[in-house]
Amino acid sequence: MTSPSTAPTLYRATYLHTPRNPFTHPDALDAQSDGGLLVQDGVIRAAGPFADIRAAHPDAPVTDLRGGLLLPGFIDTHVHLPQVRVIGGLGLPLLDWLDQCALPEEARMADLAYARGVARDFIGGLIGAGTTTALVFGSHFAGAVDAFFEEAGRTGLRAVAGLVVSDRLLRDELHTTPQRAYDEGRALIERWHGTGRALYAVTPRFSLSASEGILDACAALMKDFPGVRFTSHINENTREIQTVRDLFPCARDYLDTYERAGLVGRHSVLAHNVHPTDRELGVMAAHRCTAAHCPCSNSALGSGFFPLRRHLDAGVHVSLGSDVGGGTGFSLLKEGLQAHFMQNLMPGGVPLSPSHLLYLATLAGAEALDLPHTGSFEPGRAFDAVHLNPAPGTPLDAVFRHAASPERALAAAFATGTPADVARVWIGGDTVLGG
Ligand SMILES: O=c1[nH]c(=O)c2nc[nH]c2[nH]1
Ligand SMILES: [Zn+2]
Repeated sequence: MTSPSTAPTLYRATYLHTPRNPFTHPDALDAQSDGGLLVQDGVIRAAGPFADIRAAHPDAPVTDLRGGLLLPGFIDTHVHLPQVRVIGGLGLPLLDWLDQCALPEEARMADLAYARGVARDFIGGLIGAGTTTALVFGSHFAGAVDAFFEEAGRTGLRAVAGLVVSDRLLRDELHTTPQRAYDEGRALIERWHGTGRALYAVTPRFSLSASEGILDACAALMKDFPGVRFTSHINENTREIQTVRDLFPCARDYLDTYERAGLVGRHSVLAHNVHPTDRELGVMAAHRCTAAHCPCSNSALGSGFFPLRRHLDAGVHVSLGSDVGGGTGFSLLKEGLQAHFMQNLMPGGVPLSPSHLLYLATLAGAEALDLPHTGSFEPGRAFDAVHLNPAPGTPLDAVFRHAASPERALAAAFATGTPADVARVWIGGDTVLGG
């Protein structure tokens, strides 16, 4: 039985989206200075100049959003649930930061009441930044992952998340066994994968903390539950890479530790990849897996400059992640700006236009997660959107009011926009913030 249709709403706004990939298509940006989006039952039914949509739907009630910018909801493809309360541990390289900042906090997630509070802080941070879909590194504790999925379901967030599994070199209380990793993963998948907007991601923390047995347990889950996603870390920090080399003497490189277990595929998202070999890039492209680029984290932890040009030349798909709490906050506007800065500063960097940044923060994530109903304002997609409407008197408001074009306003949003400028957020047509 299908549920009865609700009345359509016509949103009138300056809107921008990238229905195509600007790295491969010259005219990827669609910008409407006076645009209309007709939304019914949470789905975009028509999009284009307001006058055209209005003429075709003269009776639809209009929600007037003029004065700001309407963008597709942001898609964060790498962010850690248990790290929201430790954002800002600046000045340490990865392995020291894990020991001193991240892992002590992650151990606190054993306490379910604590974990529930963290899930609320975390999801509030995501939605408050205009993020409508996130690939989330969950917790090492299954109860905390349950609490997260419950909270995500309550708020409406599109969450792809999983139990983080490790069996060495972290802290004892964060370690599991291959059998327990499989059993707890299976129970979580059966409970959450495909429930409402939730999807499951099999999530070994990184090869440094995973034996071959744990990676095999992850592969067994991927095989037994086709359609679940896979995520982990790769090639973030030179000391980490050397340690992985020592731990897996038979592996050709870091990627090979996942590849040998059968974990590299279309539904794999590997965070960072700051120091890849050409072989790794070739294999990632051949398997159509994604590198989640996390520029604020790479800067804060001193991990290095992401070789975007080499990824693009090799044909590797790239998306964007905040990597909270190694990263410095939830805003993908800030991540876009930092990506732009880093490509500007590095030899052979890729000049990133506002449409590249918008694509990386939206459609690229939808492609990475294989969620074709999200990521742009094309008719048929869900109405996941963020309305940026800066307070009067702020510099961003001044730019918006005087911008020569929507594209210039978009550039300013990346340059200076923050969660304070997020006025309203919709997921599947439901208002989840503001309104
Ligand atoms: O940036 C990172 N954050 C983490 O929590 C982590 N764990 C392994 N590797 C990691 N990298
Ligand atoms: Zn991470």
